[in-house]
Order: sequence, then C-alpha cells, then structure tokens
Amino acid sequence: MSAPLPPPAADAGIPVTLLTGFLGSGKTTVLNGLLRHPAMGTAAVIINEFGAIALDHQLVENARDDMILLKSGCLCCTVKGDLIDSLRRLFLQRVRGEVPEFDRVVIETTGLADPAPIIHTLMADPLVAARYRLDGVVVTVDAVNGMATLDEHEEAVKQAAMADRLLLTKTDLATPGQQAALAARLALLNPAAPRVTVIAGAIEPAAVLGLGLFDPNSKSADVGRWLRAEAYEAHDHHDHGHHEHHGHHHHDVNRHDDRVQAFCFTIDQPVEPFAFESWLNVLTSFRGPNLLRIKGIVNLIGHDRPVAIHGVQTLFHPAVELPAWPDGDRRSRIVFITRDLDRAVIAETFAAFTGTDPAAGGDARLAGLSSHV
Ligand SMILES: Nc1nc2c(ncn2[C@@H]2O[C@H](COP(=O)(O)OP(=O)(O)OP(=O)(O)O)[C@@H](O)[C@H]2O)c(=O)[nH]1
Repeated sequence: MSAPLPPPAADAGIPVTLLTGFLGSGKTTVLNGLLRHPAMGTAAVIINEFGAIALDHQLVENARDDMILLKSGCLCCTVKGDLIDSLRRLFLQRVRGEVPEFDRVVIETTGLADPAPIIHTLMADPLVAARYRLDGVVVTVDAVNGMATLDEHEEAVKQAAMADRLLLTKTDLATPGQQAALAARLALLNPAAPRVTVIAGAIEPAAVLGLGLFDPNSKSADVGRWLRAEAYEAHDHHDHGHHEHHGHHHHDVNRHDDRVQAFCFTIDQPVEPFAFESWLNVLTSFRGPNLLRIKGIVNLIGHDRPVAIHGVQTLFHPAVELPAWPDGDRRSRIVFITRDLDRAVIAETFAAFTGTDPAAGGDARLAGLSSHV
C-alpha cells in the first residue's frame, strides 16, 4: 500500500449487481420488475442456478442454448457451472460483437448462495477483476417469512448482513407488527443498508443500481453513500448479543444473528502505510473466512488524499486513492461485517500494528456528505 496507487477508477469495469435473498424471497419477481424498465435494456443478466429460466415468458424474445435475448434488450444467460467462465465469455463475446454491448450485469444467485465467495470471485480472477467491478449486493427479504428464515438459516443471516441494500418483499401480505419486527432485526444485523419496500417487483432501477464507491452520474467518489459510517453510530454492534433489550427476540433464536457483527472503526491519527498493510495482511491471512466485508477510507501518512479499501474474506480490491477528502474530516473510517470475530480482536490487532486505538462508531458528519444518502 505504500507503493504508488492507481488513479481513481471511476470507469474501471462493468458494474455488477449481485441480487440474492433466501429461497422464495422474491428475487426473480424483483428481477422481472427491473427488466421492465427501459433503462435496463443494456444490462446482461446471469442467473446462477440450474433449471429453466424463471423470467416471465413474455419478456423472452429468442432462445439460444444458454443465452437468450429479452424483449427489453437485455441479454440473459443461466450459469450451470462456473461464474468466472460465464463472465469471461460474456466479455469476450461483447468485444467481438457477438452479443449486445451490455453496460452492466445483474447476477441472480440461488437462494442458498453465500454472497462472500461470489464477491471473492469477482475480485480474485484477474480477467474478471479487470473487466468488472462490484456495484452492490442487493438482498430480498420476505416480510412474511423473513423472521423465521433468519432464525433457521444462517445463509439468510449472512445474505442480509452483507447487503448494500435490503429489499423487503411481500409487505402486502405482512402485518404491520411483522414488518416492524423484521425491520428492527435487520437494522441490528445491518445498520448501514437502507431498506426499500418492494411489492410484487415494483421497483425503480435507481433503488438498486449505482451503489458502488463511484457515482455513475457524477463519476466522482461518493464516500458518504458508499460507507454509511454514520449508520453505526446509533448502535455499534460489539454488544450485538444482548438482544433482550430489543423486545422482539427471545431465547436462542438469534444464534445466527449473534455470530454476525457489524461495526465501524474511527481512527483520529493518520496511519503508517506499512503498518496498515501489515495489519490487513495478518488479519486476512488468519481470519479471512470470518471477514464478510470490509469497506473504508483511510488517512495514510504520506498520502494527501484518502485511500479507499474494500475487501471480502482474504481478498482486497487494489486500494484506490480518491481525488480528495470529502470534507474537513480526515479521520480514517473502516466498516466491518464479520462472523465469529469480535470487534475487540480486530481492535487489538489494529492497535498492535499501528499503535493507535480505534474508536467505536461512525461519524454523523459523514451523513451530510452526499445528497444520495
Ligand atoms: N404477494 C406478493 N407475492 C410476492 C411478492 N414478491 C414475490 N411474490 C411471490 O412469491 C413467490 C416467490 O417469488 P420469486 O420471485 O420466485 O422468489 P425467488 O426468490 O426468485 O425464488 P427462488 O428462485 O425459488 O429462490 C412467487 O409466487 C411470487 O409471485 C410480493 O411483493 N407480494
């Protein structure tokens, strides 16, 4: 990280949206709703599951083997094997003019998918990482069955915890009490992800696209919207296990939730780059599988501008130096979503490497940085 940093990569790669959510939670309904918008006509859709394509038949224009062109103009393929192969192949076919020139990709995963290895894949394969970038993780949660699903299935908890945006589906069937309980639980599990209500797939593309660090319209970094560090201020999650304060939980039904934690470090002093990099290396080498997501902006000694970091598990995107600090606040802010890994452990290792104790919580001032928040 002390090496020269690449320039801000506003246009680097085709944005990829990961649409996930538990079995039957409404992913395909949301996808169908999205594809009805003309703005989605230049998207490619990858459905990462076996079996028939679950999109509305009216939307399907002509079918080839594993790839179809939808009436909306979108290209759609089902992936039976390797996601990497599909992304590589799609890109090569686009370059050769064999498929329409798509400018974004939406991947609908199976309901049981763990998003972490999929994001890992996007970052790990050199060709894929050079051509595509993660725009955002969008997760459907069923307002009727969501609570029971979160109780029973750890995959669902992980999905919700890793979301950049949560879509609450089937609210037309849920009681206000069910909706409130689910919203409260999701706010604990994932304080930063805005929750959007979607009934029968009625959704604007803007609600789920453009969630990455770089604003697709202004081409500039939108740190406030991306990091949402301020969201952790209200209830920092290192006391995540103490749910009895929140009324709607009881006995051990939250065992999955308790394994997942979301918290934010705020570091006042600029950090020594080598120490920071060493800390990240050690953390990812030893606890990679427990690191679901890390995002942050860091003030490194010797760098006038902030450095953005983004990683999952053992892997980090190349650090990107942003054009400027978003405001007068030059503190480093790093958001963590972990599983079976306490805040204290990360704080201790950070202190050991950098000589600085991170403070808890985000920063309310970040909230004012962006009109998109
Ligand atoms: N009433 C109501 N039904 C919905 C809503 N969203 C989805 N559904 C229904 O819920 C069922 C499951 O929706 P899908 O979109 O197939 O869910 P999925 O997550 O793609 O399902 P899998 O691919 O099987 O995991 C379907 O019968 C949908 O019509 C909603 O907002 N309201």
